[in-house]
Amino acid sequence: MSKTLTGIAASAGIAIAKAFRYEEPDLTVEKKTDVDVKSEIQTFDAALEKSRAELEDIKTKTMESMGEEHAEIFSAHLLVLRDPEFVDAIRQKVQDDAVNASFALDELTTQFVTMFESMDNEYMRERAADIRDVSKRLLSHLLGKPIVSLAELNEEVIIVGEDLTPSDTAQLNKEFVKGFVTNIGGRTSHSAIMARSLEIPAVVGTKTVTSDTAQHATVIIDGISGTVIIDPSPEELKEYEEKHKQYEEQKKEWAKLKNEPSVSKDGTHVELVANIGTPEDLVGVHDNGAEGVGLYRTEFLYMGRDDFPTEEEQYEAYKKVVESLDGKPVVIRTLDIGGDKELSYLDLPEEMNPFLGFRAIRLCLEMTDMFRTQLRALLRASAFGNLKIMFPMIATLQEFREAKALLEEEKQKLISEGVEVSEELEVGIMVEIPSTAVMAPQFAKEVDFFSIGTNDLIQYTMAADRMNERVSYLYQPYSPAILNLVKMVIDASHKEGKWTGMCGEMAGDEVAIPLLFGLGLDEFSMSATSVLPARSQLLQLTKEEAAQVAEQALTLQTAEEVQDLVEKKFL
Ligand SMILES: C=C(OP(=O)(O)O)C(=O)O
Ligand SMILES: [Mg+2]
Repeated sequence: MSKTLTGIAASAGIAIAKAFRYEEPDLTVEKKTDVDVKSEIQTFDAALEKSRAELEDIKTKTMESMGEEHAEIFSAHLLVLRDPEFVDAIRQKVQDDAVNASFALDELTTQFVTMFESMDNEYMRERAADIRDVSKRLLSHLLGKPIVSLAELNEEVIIVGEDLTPSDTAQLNKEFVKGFVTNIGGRTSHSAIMARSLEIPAVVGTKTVTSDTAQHATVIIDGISGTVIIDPSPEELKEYEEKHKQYEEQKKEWAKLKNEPSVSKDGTHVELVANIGTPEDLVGVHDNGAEGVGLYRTEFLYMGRDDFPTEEEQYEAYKKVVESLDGKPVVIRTLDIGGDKELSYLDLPEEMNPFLGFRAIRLCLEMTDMFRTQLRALLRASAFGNLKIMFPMIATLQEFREAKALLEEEKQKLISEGVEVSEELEVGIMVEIPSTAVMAPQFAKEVDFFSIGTNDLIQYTMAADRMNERVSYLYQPYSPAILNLVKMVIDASHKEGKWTGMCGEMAGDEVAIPLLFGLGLDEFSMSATSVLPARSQLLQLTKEEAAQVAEQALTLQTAEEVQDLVEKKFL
């Protein structure tokens, strides 16, 4: 019998494949004494060799599918495996205490990790994370419970897991991973956002998919409606194969608009641009005919590695993106780490409320060396095209002024060093904290542009964690509360002759688009795959009608009423 689950539609498309259950095996170790020392050491050496071969293979595959940047972490892991201080110490312990290799490994891992973590040396502290990872791999071989890395998958699957972290998602090879489905998460959790940039269907927040799905069971995921079917009947299979075909047809229709302008029926132009996480996403930007990049989330440049990227590495990445867009606008956001985005090498104390904590601009204004490095890289890259800089999570004018002052300082330094910097560099902010939306008239006098980050603006306005599927009913982009905040920001910017964009997921939502168009939003930045459907939708709208509906929506009482209104009028 088939089983149907409903989750949150996170990335559009239909996928049908075998389930691959992604879970960490139980690697609990038991102590054994009086073992045959020679055979334990042989077992250990075999595990070393297997781990080495495995890591070499993962590294090569990651390099091919995701680029050098993502593969670097595996080089660090290979170094640990080759480190005689670590591996000899394990052999020695087996020999001296006549204990099993897995126990010796476990004990020494704890010792090394504790030692490295307590060192007053950043580099050494970072090694602790590598040792932990490598030790897990070795242990998995010693215990005969291999860990499969997502980068190693080599047959078509749908990943079924509790959750995927952004760095898990960064390893996905879309040749084999046809989609994923998870127990937790929301439409704006970063794994969902990455699924959209990879263009693989995904459903998140199903609560129970891991317990409902056997390894290798056939699974259908419908990333348009959020439906998941496990062990489908032949009829269901047929139905979804048909839906898959229809979706592919629809995509072909949209593709015809790739080189068309983004205009409404009555000729009003808006900018339809894309959100990206890495320079690799540029392919999607061009394939989907985006008119620029409205949000480059630079934090992904800092992930999946074991140290901060250098100024030169960042400069190369930013320059590549700016040049590739060939004069079209590229809004690059400074580091927005924190919340669900962590850096293994940035050891920050645990917080009760990470989304309300020490993150993004707050962290950058304290760790100014790191921030200045990024600003310099951005300023240097600005000479190569139409780059705009955007600060995330701005809550007060003071923060904006401080960040802007640091930028100015670095700019003057570069100029005095004879380095070219764009004369027309615009500097704007994300509006994702309610206080900033309310203060938009004051901000508008000082910033060059706003970009509304509704993923966070909604979570902070409704006090509902964007990652938590139990409160996902409060993630209400169509709520009149949100629409009124959006209107305040747009009006404030226009009054000062500035522009407003939106880079939260709401900008690509078919119910929201007519409302935002009606409210006068200038730039819509979305997953690249949403650009063509949005362009097609815009062609059906007139400015006057959209403005009337938006005006009415602002006065309604609930998000449902707003949705009904838009659906009746436009969908
Ligand atoms: C675009 C946004 O930023 P992020 O999703 O990276 O937090 C947002 O908050 O809407
Ligand atoms: Mg945000």
